[in-house]
Amino acid sequence: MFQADGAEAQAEAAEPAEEACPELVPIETKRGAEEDGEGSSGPGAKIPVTIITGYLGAGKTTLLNYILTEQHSKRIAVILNEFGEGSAVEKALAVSQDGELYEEWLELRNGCLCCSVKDNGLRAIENLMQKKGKFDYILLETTGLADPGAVASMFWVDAELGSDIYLDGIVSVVDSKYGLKHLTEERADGAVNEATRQVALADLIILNKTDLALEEDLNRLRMTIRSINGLGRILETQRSRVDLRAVLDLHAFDALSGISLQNKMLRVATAQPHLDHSIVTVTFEVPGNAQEESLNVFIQNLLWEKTVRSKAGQCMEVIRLKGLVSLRDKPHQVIVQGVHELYDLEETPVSWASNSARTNRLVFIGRNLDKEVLQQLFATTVLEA
Ligand SMILES: Nc1nc2c(ncn2[C@@H]2O[C@H](COP(=O)(O)OP(=O)(O)OP(=O)(O)O)[C@@H](O)[C@H]2O)c(=O)[nH]1
Repeated sequence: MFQADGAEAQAEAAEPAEEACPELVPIETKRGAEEDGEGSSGPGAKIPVTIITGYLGAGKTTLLNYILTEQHSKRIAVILNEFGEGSAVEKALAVSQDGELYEEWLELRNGCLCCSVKDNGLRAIENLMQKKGKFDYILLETTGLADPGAVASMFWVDAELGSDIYLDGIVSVVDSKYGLKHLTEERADGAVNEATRQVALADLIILNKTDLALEEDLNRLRMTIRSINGLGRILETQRSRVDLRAVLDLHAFDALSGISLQNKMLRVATAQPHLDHSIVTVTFEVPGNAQEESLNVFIQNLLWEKTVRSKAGQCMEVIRLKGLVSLRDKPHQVIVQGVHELYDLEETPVSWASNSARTNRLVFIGRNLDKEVLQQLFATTVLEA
């Protein structure tokens, strides 16, 4: 896992010195933990965290309630992050297998996960973890105005540090009636609006309230969502009723997802922006072997230094990055994952069929992305001669 120095310093600064990374023990690699029997089952099993995001009123709570009351074999704990007036608490509900509901209030310093993510987020989860054994899945609902990238980064880093939890996926609920309005709203400061960020980062997009939208509006919304995020799965629902297998256990951030990523990436196309400076998906493929050090520099220039510019001279801004690459000395495909300033390279279980099959396919979701520039830069600076 790689993060910019600044980000690390910021994260450390957010935590009081004596509480830095409480109860977390560094491990060498995730693979090591799996070999130690801390895989998907057993007493040492890590608990998945699914982030549920979506704009105000899209149907997040409806989705949570649906998941909690549906038949499944999981004991799910929920963390709700309320931004409400004077709310300085975070409410955690846990539902046992037989549907019995109990409630616990976790006191947080300011009740807002988004403001001081590092601190409060981990504290809440750690409190929950003391109940380990009582639940085996965590759903975290962000507020409608949250940037899920910040929340996701926190859990992603935490998993790497040997925590008992791992980030499983990001689910974004979109309102079919007002979604297009939310996605196309321009912010006065020129920043990417929250609704778009939530869609850009999602592994699963739930297009909810389809009963309220006209077919032609729905079509435009589908196309806009697809152009923003060409990778995420889109499901259409009413009252957030979805097949739970599509929501839980996505493993979107681990090497296992590399197995399904290849097929998914074949279907991704580079999109035309629906607005100037809007978020789009861009993808390219370049055959050959990549050099690991050069690949790191390429990604860091994009995510950390932000020095890569489009032909029009605009700074490219990447929100999400996924790819499968061929590194010279690695027999298996390597998955590249990036969220904001964090990224990771990890070998998947999938080996290359032959030397001639070795290739690099990358998908970027972000703003001002210029496919030709990215592809050219990759081919000339990352590939071995
Ligand atoms: N007609 C219709 N109403 C829905 C549907 N899904 C949810 N609702 C209603 O829409 C309203 C908002 O749903 P919530 O689940 O509270 O939305 P939310 O995203 O949690 O809202 P915030 O927490 O305020 O951001 C509620 O009154 C729901 O009953 C749907 O598919 N169709």
